[in-house]
Amino acid sequence: MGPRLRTLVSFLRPHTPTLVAGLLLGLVANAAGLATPMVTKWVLDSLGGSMAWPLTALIALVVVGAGISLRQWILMGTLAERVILDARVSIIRRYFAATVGDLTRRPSGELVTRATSDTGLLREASSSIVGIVNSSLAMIATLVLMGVLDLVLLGCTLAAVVIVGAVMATLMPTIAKAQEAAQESVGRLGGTLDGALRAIRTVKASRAEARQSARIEADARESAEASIRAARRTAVVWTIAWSGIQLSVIAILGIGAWRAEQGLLEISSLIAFLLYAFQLMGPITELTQNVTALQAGVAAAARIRQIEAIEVEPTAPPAASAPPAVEPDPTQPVLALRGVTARYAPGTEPAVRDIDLDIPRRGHTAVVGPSGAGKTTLFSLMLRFLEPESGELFLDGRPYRTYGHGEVRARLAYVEQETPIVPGTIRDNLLFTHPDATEEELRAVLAAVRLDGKVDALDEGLDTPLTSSAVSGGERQRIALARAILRTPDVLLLDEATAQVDGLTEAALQECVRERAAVGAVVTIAHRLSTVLDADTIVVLEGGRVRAQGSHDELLATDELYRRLVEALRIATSGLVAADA
Ligand SMILES: Nc1ncnc2c1ncn2[C@@H]1O[C@H](COP(=O)(O)OP(=O)(O)OP(=O)(O)O)[C@@H](O)[C@H]1O
Repeated sequence: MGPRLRTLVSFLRPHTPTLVAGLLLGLVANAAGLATPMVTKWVLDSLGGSMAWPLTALIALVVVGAGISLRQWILMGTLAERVILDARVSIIRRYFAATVGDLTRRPSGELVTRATSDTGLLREASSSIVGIVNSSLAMIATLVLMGVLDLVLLGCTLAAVVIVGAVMATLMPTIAKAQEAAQESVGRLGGTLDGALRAIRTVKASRAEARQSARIEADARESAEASIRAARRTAVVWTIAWSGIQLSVIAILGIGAWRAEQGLLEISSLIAFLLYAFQLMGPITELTQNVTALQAGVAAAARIRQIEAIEVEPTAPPAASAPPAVEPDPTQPVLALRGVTARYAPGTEPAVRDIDLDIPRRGHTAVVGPSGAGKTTLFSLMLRFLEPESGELFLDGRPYRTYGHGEVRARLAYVEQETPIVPGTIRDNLLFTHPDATEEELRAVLAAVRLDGKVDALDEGLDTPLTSSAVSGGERQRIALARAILRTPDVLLLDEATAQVDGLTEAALQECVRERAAVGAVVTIAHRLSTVLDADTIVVLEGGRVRAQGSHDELLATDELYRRLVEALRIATSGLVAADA
């Protein structure tokens, strides 16, 4: 068994009992079908005598056969949906268990296609193995019974079967390849379309609608071309199969009639033989369909399994190494980095090098530095989106590695620069980190970010549905901040938006940060002069290293890069003031 087929089988293995039941029911249904021509011959041979028994047997066969087929059909249909469900659930879980780095490396649209469209291809494939076994056995049994009736006529039939088989064996793999290519194009289409729709404003502002559309249409066209290739070849296979069998039926009729005339064959046997010849179409059709479905399913299963190569975060901390919980020393920094070096991929330059940094339990630490200095990387390390290559991070003096990822994150709150709105209402967004927060807590944080008046003015209040386009950039930042400060985190990590914000938002953010810094730790990636001026300590990063650290006045006096960064912020701020005036 090839490794790709083994992959498909691995999806089916948990359903072995159902597969076996389906196989057995299929065999019984086939046996009923196979017996029908023989019983028909019995009816014909009884002409002139009592036909009650043979006719009863014939009707019973049809009814029982139909009942069993129905049961098998439902069983296999249910199995297919369960296989798809299992695959989807495993993909969805894998996505959310994955490391941020490995997940964000892949286009999200393509990841979505894996869960939606590729899994759908398992539908027919899941019952195809049963179908192939059933139809092969039915075909062999039909041929054997034909042989029992007349060997010469069997010869004609076999010749037709061999020709049909040869055509199928040649064309089937090319059909599978074309289907696989079609599915891959759909995956690419998903990836590009998703990216383009996210950037729709830039697309339109760049007047790139036609170019983007053409690029994505190319994937759609490629998929269509591959599918058409598959459809054409499938049509050829079917036509040859049908014509082959029909021609052989005509040959059987001619040769059979001649043999009957010679007295070498009974008329009733000829009729039974012809019935088998027509019936042979059933297993051949089934075999063709199932082989095609199996090929599509094998390719889809392989693509789905690629998802399992996505690296997942460990779910539990190494229990043995976790020291017992002790009250943290209030004089000790809440977070500390010691000699931390990290890179995004082996062989690339480290994004941060040899970082030593303490984040005190209270107060505001601002991180500044030119673009690419490693500010975001520093946050990724603190949030454990990225693991250090050397050096270590400490939380309450205990190494990060002795905590679970969830344990570390439970102590931190994070406001992304792009402050995403999750699907749902304002309430859903506020409750996202702490689903059990009370109405009072929600009102308190809304007041803290000065959104209470705005929410009160809405007809549906907190239950107003939010789409990312219905909220302004400033409001979005305030919602994200409200979400982050809902349950007083030990450390608030705030990646300030680079875009200038309105005065109200700026004042609300600043006041919140001040209040938080009085009781806990706040670390900001500062993009505003007011934030830097407000900070207790400022860390200047350059080229992945801590270049300087101190208060605003100290750094102004000692660090040239800091002076230049502050000057740039001052110009940006005065630009805003001028624009406001
Ligand atoms: N996902 C990633 N994969 C590979 N390299 C990355 C990734 N993210 C950042 N880098 C690299 O790591 C270095 C530090 O980047 P980082 O994003 O931390 O800088 P930054 O100071 O936050 O910059 P900015 O102010 O522009 O956001 C840069 O050289 C960057 O190219």
